[in-house]
Amino acid sequence: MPADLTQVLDVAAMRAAEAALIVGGTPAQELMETAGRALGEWARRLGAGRPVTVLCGPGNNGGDGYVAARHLSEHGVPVTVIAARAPTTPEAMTARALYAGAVQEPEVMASGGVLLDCLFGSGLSRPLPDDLFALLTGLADRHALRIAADLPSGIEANSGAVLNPGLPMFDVTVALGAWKHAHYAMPAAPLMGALRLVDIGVQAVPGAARILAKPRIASPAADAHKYRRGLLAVLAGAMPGAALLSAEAAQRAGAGYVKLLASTRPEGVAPSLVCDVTDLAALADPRVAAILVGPGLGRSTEAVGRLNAALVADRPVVIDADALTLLKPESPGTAPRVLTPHQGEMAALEAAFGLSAIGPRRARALALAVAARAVVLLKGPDSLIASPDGYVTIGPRASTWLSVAGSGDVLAGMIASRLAVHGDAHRAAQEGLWLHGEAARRCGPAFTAGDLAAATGYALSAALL
Ligand SMILES: NC(=O)C1=CN([C@@H]2O[C@H](COP(=O)(O)OP(=O)(O)OC[C@H]3O[C@@H](n4cnc5c(N)ncnc54)[C@H](O)[C@@H]3O)[C@@H](O)[C@H]2O)[C@@H](O)CC1
Ligand SMILES: [K+]
Repeated sequence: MPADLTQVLDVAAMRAAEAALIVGGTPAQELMETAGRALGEWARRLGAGRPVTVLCGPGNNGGDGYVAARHLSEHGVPVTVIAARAPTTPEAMTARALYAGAVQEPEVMASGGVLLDCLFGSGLSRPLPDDLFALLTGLADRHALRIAADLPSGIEANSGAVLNPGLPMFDVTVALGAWKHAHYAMPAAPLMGALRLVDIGVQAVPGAARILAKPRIASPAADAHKYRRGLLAVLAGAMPGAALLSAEAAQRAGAGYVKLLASTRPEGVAPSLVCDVTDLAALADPRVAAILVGPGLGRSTEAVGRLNAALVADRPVVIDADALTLLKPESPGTAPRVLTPHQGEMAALEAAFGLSAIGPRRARALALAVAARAVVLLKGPDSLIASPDGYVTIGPRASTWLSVAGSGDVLAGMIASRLAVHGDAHRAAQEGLWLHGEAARRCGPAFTAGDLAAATGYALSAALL
Protein backbone atom coordinates (compact mmCIF):
# COMPACT_ATOMS: atom_id res chain seq x y z
CA MET A 1 0.00 0.00 0.00
CA PRO A 2 1.38 3.44 -0.84
CA ALA A 3 1.95 5.72 2.14
CA ASP A 4 -0.44 8.54 2.93
CA LEU A 5 1.45 11.83 2.71
CA THR A 6 -1.54 14.16 3.11
CA GLN A 7 -2.63 13.27 6.63
CA VAL A 8 -1.83 15.32 9.73
CA LEU A 9 -1.43 13.19 12.84
CA ASP A 10 -1.30 13.71 16.56
CA VAL A 11 1.43 11.92 18.50
CA ALA A 12 -0.75 9.01 19.59
CA ALA A 13 -1.91 8.35 16.02
CA MET A 14 1.68 8.62 14.77
CA ARG A 15 2.85 6.08 17.34
CA ALA A 16 -0.03 3.75 16.44
CA ALA A 17 0.76 4.07 12.72
CA GLU A 18 4.41 3.25 13.41
CA ALA A 19 3.38 0.30 15.57
CA ALA A 20 1.22 -0.95 12.71
CA LEU A 21 4.23 -0.82 10.37
CA ILE A 22 6.30 -2.77 12.88
CA VAL A 23 3.55 -5.39 13.29
CA GLY A 24 3.36 -5.51 9.48
CA GLY A 25 6.98 -6.63 9.33
CA THR A 26 9.13 -3.48 9.22
CA PRO A 27 11.39 -3.42 12.29
CA ALA A 28 11.60 -0.13 14.23
CA GLN A 29 15.31 0.02 13.40
CA GLU A 30 14.51 -0.06 9.70
CA LEU A 31 12.02 2.81 10.10
CA MET A 32 14.73 4.82 11.82
CA GLU A 33 17.18 3.89 9.09
CA THR A 34 14.79 5.14 6.39
CA ALA A 35 13.99 8.33 8.26
CA GLY A 36 17.60 9.07 9.25
CA ARG A 37 19.04 8.45 5.80
CA ALA A 38 16.46 10.71 4.17
CA LEU A 39 17.21 13.36 6.77
CA GLY A 40 20.92 13.06 6.13
CA GLU A 41 20.30 13.34 2.41
CA TRP A 42 18.34 16.57 2.88
CA ALA A 43 21.19 17.97 4.99
CA ARG A 44 23.73 16.90 2.37
CA ARG A 45 21.81 18.47 -0.52
CA LEU A 46 20.88 21.67 1.27
CA GLY A 47 24.39 21.97 2.73
CA ALA A 48 25.91 21.65 -0.75
CA GLY A 49 29.33 20.58 0.51
CA ARG A 50 29.30 22.49 3.81
CA PRO A 51 30.09 20.63 7.05
CA VAL A 52 27.14 19.47 9.13
CA THR A 53 26.76 19.51 12.91
CA VAL A 54 24.24 16.94 14.18
CA LEU A 55 22.83 17.62 17.66
CA CYS A 56 21.41 14.37 19.09
CA GLY A 57 18.99 13.99 21.99
CA PRO A 58 18.14 10.87 24.03
CA GLY A 59 15.13 9.55 22.11
CA ASN A 60 14.44 8.33 18.61
CA ASN A 61 14.79 11.84 17.22
CA GLY A 62 18.40 11.61 18.37
CA GLY A 63 18.55 8.13 16.85
CA ASP A 64 17.56 9.60 13.49
CA GLY A 65 20.45 12.02 13.95
CA TYR A 66 23.04 9.25 14.35
CA VAL A 67 21.74 7.54 11.21
CA ALA A 68 21.86 10.88 9.33
CA ALA A 69 25.44 11.41 10.54
CA ARG A 70 26.46 7.98 9.25
CA HIS A 71 24.85 8.72 5.89
CA LEU A 72 26.64 12.07 5.65
CA SER A 73 30.01 10.51 6.54
CA GLU A 74 29.52 7.79 3.95
CA HIS A 75 29.04 10.56 1.39
CA GLY A 76 32.20 12.39 2.41
CA VAL A 77 30.49 15.27 4.20
CA PRO A 78 32.46 16.51 7.25
CA VAL A 79 30.25 15.78 10.29
CA THR A 80 30.38 16.78 13.94
CA VAL A 81 28.02 14.84 16.20
CA ILE A 82 27.12 16.24 19.61
CA ALA A 83 25.32 13.99 22.07
CA ALA A 84 23.28 16.34 24.25
CA ARG A 85 22.14 13.32 26.28
CA ALA A 86 23.08 9.65 25.94
CA PRO A 87 20.66 7.59 23.85
CA THR A 88 17.96 5.83 25.88
CA THR A 89 15.84 3.89 23.37
CA PRO A 90 17.05 0.58 21.88
CA GLU A 91 16.89 1.95 18.33
CA ALA A 92 18.78 5.14 19.23
CA MET A 93 21.42 3.12 21.09
CA THR A 94 21.91 0.88 18.05
CA ALA A 95 22.09 3.89 15.73
CA ARG A 96 24.68 5.47 18.04
CA ALA A 97 26.73 2.27 18.04
CA LEU A 98 26.64 2.06 14.24
CA TYR A 99 28.02 5.59 13.87
CA ALA A 100 31.76 5.08 13.57
CA GLY A 101 32.87 8.69 13.98
CA ALA A 102 33.61 10.65 17.14
CA VAL A 103 30.72 11.87 19.32
CA GLN A 104 31.36 15.15 21.11
CA GLU A 105 30.31 16.24 24.58
CA PRO A 106 27.52 18.82 24.77
CA GLU A 107 29.95 21.50 25.93
CA VAL A 108 31.53 21.65 22.49
CA MET A 109 30.35 24.68 20.59
CA ALA A 110 30.73 23.63 17.02
CA SER A 111 30.24 26.14 14.24
CA GLY A 112 30.07 25.98 10.51
CA GLY A 113 27.65 25.26 7.72
CA VAL A 114 24.59 23.26 8.66
CA LEU A 115 23.00 22.48 12.03
CA LEU A 116 20.78 19.41 12.08
CA ASP A 117 18.60 19.58 15.19
CA CYS A 118 17.82 16.04 16.36
CA LEU A 119 17.46 16.93 20.02
CA PHE A 120 13.73 16.19 20.42
CA GLY A 121 10.92 15.40 18.02
CA SER A 122 7.39 14.32 18.71
CA GLY A 123 8.34 12.93 22.14
CA LEU A 124 9.01 16.31 23.76
CA SER A 125 6.70 16.57 26.74
CA ARG A 126 7.98 19.59 28.66
CA PRO A 127 10.15 22.66 28.01
CA LEU A 128 13.83 22.15 27.25
CA PRO A 129 15.95 22.40 30.41
CA ASP A 130 18.19 25.46 30.54
CA ASP A 131 21.38 23.65 29.48
CA LEU A 132 19.78 22.14 26.36
CA PHE A 133 18.05 25.40 25.45
CA ALA A 134 21.41 27.22 25.69
CA LEU A 135 23.11 24.50 23.64
CA LEU A 136 20.47 24.60 20.90
CA THR A 137 20.33 28.40 20.63
CA GLY A 138 24.14 28.68 20.84
CA LEU A 139 24.60 26.20 18.01
CA ALA A 140 21.84 27.81 15.95
CA ASP A 141 23.64 31.16 16.22
CA ARG A 142 26.88 29.58 14.97
CA HIS A 143 25.48 27.87 11.88
CA ALA A 144 24.39 29.43 8.61
CA LEU A 145 21.66 26.91 7.81
CA ARG A 146 19.40 25.31 10.41
CA ILE A 147 17.46 22.13 9.68
CA ALA A 148 15.04 20.56 12.18
CA ALA A 149 14.50 16.80 12.22
CA ASP A 150 10.76 16.16 12.39
CA LEU A 151 10.11 19.29 14.52
CA PRO A 152 12.28 22.06 15.91
CA SER A 153 13.15 21.01 19.46
CA GLY A 154 11.05 22.96 21.94
CA ILE A 155 7.78 22.62 19.99
CA GLU A 156 4.85 20.58 21.28
CA ALA A 157 3.82 18.34 18.39
CA ASN A 158 0.07 18.16 19.03
CA SER A 159 -0.69 21.80 19.77
CA GLY A 160 2.08 23.77 18.08
CA ALA A 161 2.88 25.43 21.40
CA VAL A 162 6.36 26.93 21.67
CA LEU A 163 7.47 25.48 25.01
CA ASN A 164 10.63 27.62 25.25
CA PRO A 165 10.26 31.28 24.26
CA GLY A 166 13.18 32.43 22.11
CA LEU A 167 13.64 29.24 20.09
CA PRO A 168 15.71 29.77 16.94
CA MET A 169 14.16 30.11 13.50
CA PHE A 170 14.81 27.15 11.21
CA ASP A 171 15.36 27.28 7.46
CA VAL A 172 13.89 23.84 6.79
CA THR A 173 11.92 21.33 8.84
CA VAL A 174 11.96 17.76 7.57
CA ALA A 175 8.86 15.98 8.88
CA LEU A 176 9.33 12.25 9.35
CA GLY A 177 6.63 9.79 8.29
CA ALA A 178 3.65 12.14 8.47
CA TRP A 179 2.80 15.75 9.17
CA LYS A 180 2.14 16.57 12.82
CA HIS A 181 -0.34 19.28 13.77
CA ALA A 182 2.47 21.58 14.92
CA HIS A 183 3.75 21.84 11.34
CA TYR A 184 0.69 23.89 10.46
CA ALA A 185 -0.37 25.39 13.78
CA MET A 186 0.44 28.73 15.36
CA PRO A 187 2.66 29.80 16.98
CA ALA A 188 5.06 27.01 15.93
CA ALA A 189 4.62 27.03 12.16
CA PRO A 190 6.53 30.24 11.33
CA LEU A 191 9.64 28.93 13.17
CA MET A 192 9.92 25.96 10.84
CA GLY A 193 10.96 27.50 7.56
CA ALA A 194 10.25 25.43 4.46
CA LEU A 195 8.52 22.11 5.12
CA ARG A 196 9.56 18.77 3.65
CA LEU A 197 8.09 15.34 4.34
CA VAL A 198 9.96 12.04 4.35
CA ASP A 199 8.01 8.92 3.41
CA ILE A 200 8.70 5.97 5.72
CA GLY A 201 5.62 4.05 4.59
CA VAL A 202 3.07 5.35 7.15
CA GLN A 203 -0.40 4.25 6.03
CA ALA A 204 -3.64 6.22 6.10
CA VAL A 205 -5.06 6.56 9.61
CA PRO A 206 -8.88 6.47 9.55
CA GLY A 207 -10.39 9.81 10.53
CA ALA A 208 -7.07 11.68 10.43
CA ALA A 209 -7.02 15.35 9.53
CA ARG A 210 -5.77 16.15 6.03
CA ILE A 211 -3.92 18.98 4.37
CA LEU A 212 -6.12 21.04 2.09
CA ALA A 213 -5.57 19.78 -1.43
CA LYS A 214 -5.87 21.81 -4.58
CA PRO A 215 -9.51 21.46 -5.60
CA ARG A 216 -10.53 20.13 -8.99
CA ILE A 217 -13.13 22.49 -10.36
CA ALA A 218 -15.06 21.81 -13.56
CA SER A 219 -15.80 24.46 -16.17
CA PRO A 220 -19.51 25.07 -16.86
CA ALA A 221 -21.17 22.29 -18.85
CA ALA A 222 -21.88 22.71 -22.57
CA ASP A 223 -25.56 23.42 -21.86
CA ALA A 224 -24.87 25.75 -18.91
CA HIS A 225 -26.87 28.88 -18.32
CA LYS A 226 -26.67 31.42 -15.54
CA TYR A 227 -29.22 29.76 -13.26
CA ARG A 228 -27.88 26.25 -13.75
CA ARG A 229 -24.42 27.55 -12.82
CA GLY A 230 -25.89 28.77 -9.54
CA LEU A 231 -27.76 31.87 -8.37
CA LEU A 232 -26.20 33.32 -5.23
CA ALA A 233 -28.12 35.84 -3.11
CA VAL A 234 -25.85 38.16 -1.11
CA LEU A 235 -27.72 40.01 1.63
CA ALA A 236 -26.61 43.61 2.03
CA GLY A 237 -26.77 45.17 5.50
CA ALA A 238 -25.93 48.33 7.39
CA MET A 239 -22.53 48.66 5.67
CA PRO A 240 -23.02 47.53 2.06
CA GLY A 241 -19.34 47.87 1.06
CA ALA A 242 -18.46 44.53 2.66
CA ALA A 243 -21.26 42.70 0.85
CA LEU A 244 -20.17 44.33 -2.43
CA LEU A 245 -16.66 42.95 -1.92
CA SER A 246 -18.08 39.48 -1.25
CA ALA A 247 -20.27 39.71 -4.32
CA GLU A 248 -17.33 40.76 -6.49
CA ALA A 249 -15.32 37.71 -5.40
CA ALA A 250 -18.39 35.48 -5.79
CA GLN A 251 -18.90 36.63 -9.38
CA ARG A 252 -15.41 35.38 -10.18
CA ALA A 253 -15.52 32.05 -8.30
CA GLY A 254 -17.93 30.16 -10.54
CA ALA A 255 -21.54 31.07 -9.71
CA GLY A 256 -23.47 32.03 -12.84
CA TYR A 257 -25.54 34.77 -11.25
CA VAL A 258 -24.81 36.85 -8.14
CA LYS A 259 -27.55 39.13 -6.83
CA LEU A 260 -27.21 41.71 -4.11
CA LEU A 261 -30.40 41.95 -2.03
CA ALA A 262 -30.99 45.41 -0.57
CA SER A 263 -34.01 47.66 -0.06
CA THR A 264 -32.26 50.49 -1.93
CA ARG A 265 -29.45 50.25 -4.42
CA PRO A 266 -26.22 51.16 -2.56
CA GLU A 267 -23.57 53.39 -4.09
CA GLY A 268 -20.72 51.68 -5.88
CA VAL A 269 -22.63 48.70 -7.32
CA ALA A 270 -20.74 47.57 -10.44
CA PRO A 271 -22.82 47.45 -13.65
CA SER A 272 -22.29 43.68 -13.82
CA LEU A 273 -23.85 43.12 -10.38
CA VAL A 274 -27.63 42.94 -10.17
CA CYS A 275 -29.10 44.67 -7.13
CA ASP A 276 -32.59 43.35 -6.37
CA VAL A 277 -34.44 46.03 -4.39
CA THR A 278 -37.31 43.67 -3.62
CA ASP A 279 -34.73 42.69 -1.01
CA LEU A 280 -35.70 39.71 1.18
CA ALA A 281 -38.73 38.95 -1.02
CA ALA A 282 -36.22 37.79 -3.65
CA LEU A 283 -35.34 34.83 -1.38
CA ALA A 284 -38.67 33.27 -2.38
CA ASP A 285 -37.27 32.72 -5.88
CA PRO A 286 -36.80 28.92 -6.10
CA ARG A 287 -33.79 29.47 -8.37
CA VAL A 288 -31.76 30.90 -5.47
CA ALA A 289 -29.18 28.15 -4.94
CA ALA A 290 -27.25 29.62 -2.00
CA ILE A 291 -27.25 32.61 0.31
CA LEU A 292 -24.48 34.68 1.90
CA VAL A 293 -25.36 36.62 5.03
CA GLY A 294 -23.12 38.55 7.38
CA PRO A 295 -20.58 40.84 5.68
CA GLY A 296 -21.51 44.39 6.71
CA LEU A 297 -24.78 43.13 8.21
CA GLY A 298 -24.60 45.06 11.50
CA ARG A 299 -25.88 43.70 14.80
CA SER A 300 -29.22 45.47 15.14
CA THR A 301 -32.66 43.90 15.54
CA GLU A 302 -33.08 44.38 11.81
CA ALA A 303 -29.87 42.42 11.25
CA VAL A 304 -31.28 39.52 13.31
CA GLY A 305 -34.36 39.61 11.09
CA ARG A 306 -32.22 39.46 7.95
CA LEU A 307 -30.20 36.53 9.29
CA ASN A 308 -33.35 34.62 10.20
CA ALA A 309 -34.84 35.34 6.77
CA ALA A 310 -31.73 33.81 5.22
CA LEU A 311 -32.00 30.77 7.49
CA VAL A 312 -35.73 30.10 6.94
CA ALA A 313 -35.25 30.34 3.17
CA ASP A 314 -33.77 26.85 3.64
CA ARG A 315 -31.07 27.15 1.03
CA PRO A 316 -27.38 26.31 1.64
CA VAL A 317 -26.00 29.35 3.42
CA VAL A 318 -22.69 30.95 4.34
CA ILE A 319 -22.88 32.73 7.69
CA ASP A 320 -20.04 35.20 8.12
CA ALA A 321 -18.94 38.26 10.12
CA ASP A 322 -21.71 40.02 12.09
CA ALA A 323 -24.16 37.17 11.43
CA LEU A 324 -21.88 34.86 13.43
CA THR A 325 -22.44 36.98 16.53
CA LEU A 326 -26.22 36.76 16.04
CA LEU A 327 -26.50 33.00 15.44
CA LYS A 328 -28.04 31.06 18.34
CA PRO A 329 -28.80 27.37 18.96
CA GLU A 330 -32.50 28.23 18.50
CA SER A 331 -31.95 30.01 15.15
CA PRO A 332 -34.21 28.52 12.48
CA GLY A 333 -33.31 26.48 9.39
CA THR A 334 -31.95 23.04 8.57
CA ALA A 335 -30.15 23.65 5.26
CA PRO A 336 -26.38 23.05 4.96
CA ARG A 337 -24.39 25.87 6.56
CA VAL A 338 -20.84 27.13 6.49
CA LEU A 339 -19.71 29.28 9.42
CA THR A 340 -16.52 31.30 8.91
CA PRO A 341 -15.48 32.67 12.32
CA HIS A 342 -12.19 34.29 13.17
CA GLN A 343 -10.90 33.91 16.72
CA GLY A 344 -13.17 36.56 18.26
CA GLU A 345 -16.31 35.36 16.46
CA MET A 346 -15.41 31.80 17.47
CA ALA A 347 -15.41 32.82 21.12
CA ALA A 348 -18.83 34.45 20.70
CA LEU A 349 -20.21 31.31 19.04
CA GLU A 350 -18.77 29.06 21.74
CA ALA A 351 -20.45 31.21 24.37
CA ALA A 352 -23.76 31.17 22.47
CA PHE A 353 -23.67 27.39 22.01
CA GLY A 354 -22.47 26.66 25.56
CA LEU A 355 -19.14 25.19 24.44
CA SER A 356 -15.86 25.30 26.31
CA ALA A 357 -13.14 27.27 24.54
CA ILE A 358 -10.47 24.84 25.75
CA GLY A 359 -8.26 22.65 23.60
CA PRO A 360 -6.59 22.88 20.21
CA ARG A 361 -8.33 24.87 17.50
CA ARG A 362 -9.25 21.74 15.55
CA ALA A 363 -11.06 20.27 18.56
CA ARG A 364 -12.90 23.52 19.21
CA ALA A 365 -13.93 23.81 15.57
CA LEU A 366 -15.19 20.22 15.57
CA ALA A 367 -17.23 20.81 18.72
CA LEU A 368 -18.86 23.86 17.16
CA ALA A 369 -19.47 22.00 13.89
CA VAL A 370 -21.39 19.32 15.77
CA ALA A 371 -23.29 21.74 18.00
CA ALA A 372 -24.27 24.10 15.18
CA ARG A 373 -24.72 21.33 12.57
CA ALA A 374 -22.48 23.34 10.28
CA VAL A 375 -19.19 23.22 8.47
CA VAL A 376 -16.88 25.51 10.43
CA LEU A 377 -13.99 27.31 8.76
CA LEU A 378 -11.98 28.67 11.67
CA LYS A 379 -9.95 31.51 10.18
CA GLY A 380 -6.54 32.80 11.16
CA PRO A 381 -2.92 32.35 10.14
CA ASP A 382 -3.60 28.62 10.65
CA SER A 383 -7.06 28.25 9.12
CA LEU A 384 -8.79 24.90 9.31
CA ILE A 385 -12.14 23.40 8.38
CA ALA A 386 -14.22 21.04 10.53
CA SER A 387 -17.39 19.30 9.46
CA PRO A 388 -20.13 17.86 11.68
CA ASP A 389 -19.30 14.33 10.49
CA GLY A 390 -15.85 14.64 12.05
CA TYR A 391 -13.57 15.56 9.14
CA VAL A 392 -10.86 18.14 9.65
CA THR A 393 -9.00 19.84 6.81
CA ILE A 394 -5.87 21.82 7.64
CA GLY A 395 -5.14 24.90 5.55
CA PRO A 396 -1.54 25.18 4.37
CA ARG A 397 0.38 28.30 5.31
CA ALA A 398 -0.97 31.21 3.31
CA SER A 399 0.40 34.66 2.49
CA THR A 400 0.64 36.83 5.58
CA TRP A 401 -0.54 39.70 3.37
CA LEU A 402 -4.02 38.21 3.69
CA SER A 403 -4.22 40.04 7.02
CA VAL A 404 -5.91 42.99 5.34
CA ALA A 405 -9.32 44.58 5.84
CA GLY A 406 -11.96 42.96 3.66
CA SER A 407 -10.01 39.71 3.22
CA GLY A 408 -12.71 37.77 5.10
CA ASP A 409 -15.48 39.28 2.97
CA VAL A 410 -13.69 38.02 -0.13
CA LEU A 411 -13.30 34.54 1.37
CA ALA A 412 -17.00 34.40 2.27
CA GLY A 413 -17.89 35.40 -1.29
CA MET A 414 -15.69 32.68 -2.73
CA ILE A 415 -17.21 29.98 -0.51
CA ALA A 416 -20.75 31.18 -1.17
CA SER A 417 -20.13 31.15 -4.90
CA ARG A 418 -18.93 27.56 -4.80
CA LEU A 419 -21.91 26.65 -2.61
CA ALA A 420 -24.25 28.10 -5.23
CA VAL A 421 -22.57 25.92 -7.86
CA HIS A 422 -22.93 22.55 -6.11
CA GLY A 423 -24.53 22.92 -2.65
CA ASP A 424 -21.90 20.85 -0.78
CA ALA A 425 -20.92 22.87 2.30
CA HIS A 426 -17.69 21.06 3.14
CA ARG A 427 -16.44 21.10 -0.43
CA ALA A 428 -17.38 24.77 -0.83
CA ALA A 429 -15.40 25.69 2.29
CA GLN A 430 -12.37 23.76 1.01
CA GLU A 431 -12.57 25.29 -2.46
CA GLY A 432 -13.05 28.78 -1.06
CA LEU A 433 -10.12 28.50 1.33
CA TRP A 434 -7.88 27.22 -1.43
CA LEU A 435 -8.97 29.94 -3.90
CA HIS A 436 -8.36 32.59 -1.22
CA GLY A 437 -4.79 31.39 -0.64
CA GLU A 438 -4.08 31.07 -4.34
CA ALA A 439 -5.50 34.51 -5.15
CA ALA A 440 -3.26 35.98 -2.43
CA ARG A 441 -0.24 34.18 -3.83
CA ARG A 442 -0.95 35.68 -7.23
CA CYS A 443 -1.45 39.17 -5.78
CA GLY A 444 2.03 39.25 -4.20
CA PRO A 445 2.65 41.73 -1.39
CA ALA A 446 0.49 44.53 0.03
CA PHE A 447 -2.69 44.01 -1.97
CA THR A 448 -6.14 45.35 -1.19
CA ALA A 449 -9.21 43.19 -0.68
CA GLY A 450 -10.38 44.51 -4.05
CA ASP A 451 -7.20 43.22 -5.69
CA LEU A 452 -7.82 39.86 -4.02
CA ALA A 453 -11.40 39.69 -5.29
CA ALA A 454 -10.17 40.67 -8.76
CA ALA A 455 -7.59 37.84 -8.70
CA THR A 456 -10.25 35.20 -7.93
CA GLY A 457 -10.67 34.21 -11.57
CA TYR A 458 -6.93 33.59 -11.95
CA ALA A 459 -6.97 31.42 -8.84
CA LEU A 460 -9.95 29.53 -10.25
CA SER A 461 -8.12 28.93 -13.51
CA ALA A 462 -5.34 27.16 -11.57
CA ALA A 463 -7.87 24.69 -10.14
CA LEU A 464 -9.78 23.92 -13.33
CA LEU A 465 -9.93 20.28 -14.39
N1 LIG B 1 8.95 5.48 16.57
C1 LIG B 1 9.35 5.25 15.32
O1 LIG B 1 9.16 4.20 14.79
C2 LIG B 1 10.03 6.34 14.60
C3 LIG B 1 10.36 7.51 15.24
N2 LIG B 1 11.03 8.47 14.61
C4 LIG B 1 11.63 9.57 15.36
O2 LIG B 1 11.33 9.46 16.69
C5 LIG B 1 10.90 10.69 17.22
C6 LIG B 1 10.09 10.44 18.41
O3 LIG B 1 10.91 9.69 19.27
P1 LIG B 1 10.71 9.63 20.83
O4 LIG B 1 9.30 9.29 21.12
O5 LIG B 1 11.80 8.80 21.36
O6 LIG B 1 10.84 11.15 21.25
P2 LIG B 1 12.02 12.21 21.20
O7 LIG B 1 13.20 11.73 20.49
O8 LIG B 1 11.40 13.45 20.77
O9 LIG B 1 12.46 12.35 22.74
C7 LIG B 1 11.80 11.75 23.77
C8 LIG B 1 12.74 11.51 24.92
O10 LIG B 1 13.09 12.72 25.49
C9 LIG B 1 12.64 12.79 26.87
N3 LIG B 1 12.15 14.14 27.03
C10 LIG B 1 10.99 14.66 26.60
N4 LIG B 1 10.94 15.97 26.87
C11 LIG B 1 12.12 16.28 27.47
C12 LIG B 1 12.68 17.47 27.98
N5 LIG B 1 12.02 18.63 27.92
N6 LIG B 1 13.90 17.45 28.50
C13 LIG B 1 14.59 16.31 28.57
N7 LIG B 1 14.12 15.12 28.13
C14 LIG B 1 12.90 15.12 27.57
C15 LIG B 1 11.60 11.73 26.99
O11 LIG B 1 11.50 11.31 28.30
C16 LIG B 1 12.13 10.69 26.03
O12 LIG B 1 13.17 9.96 26.64
C17 LIG B 1 10.21 11.35 16.08
O13 LIG B 1 10.12 12.75 16.23
C18 LIG B 1 11.11 10.95 14.95
O14 LIG B 1 12.22 11.82 14.87
C19 LIG B 1 11.61 8.21 13.31
O15 LIG B 1 12.83 7.59 13.52
C20 LIG B 1 10.74 7.34 12.48
C21 LIG B 1 10.38 6.09 13.18
K1 LIG C 1 14.24 18.05 16.27
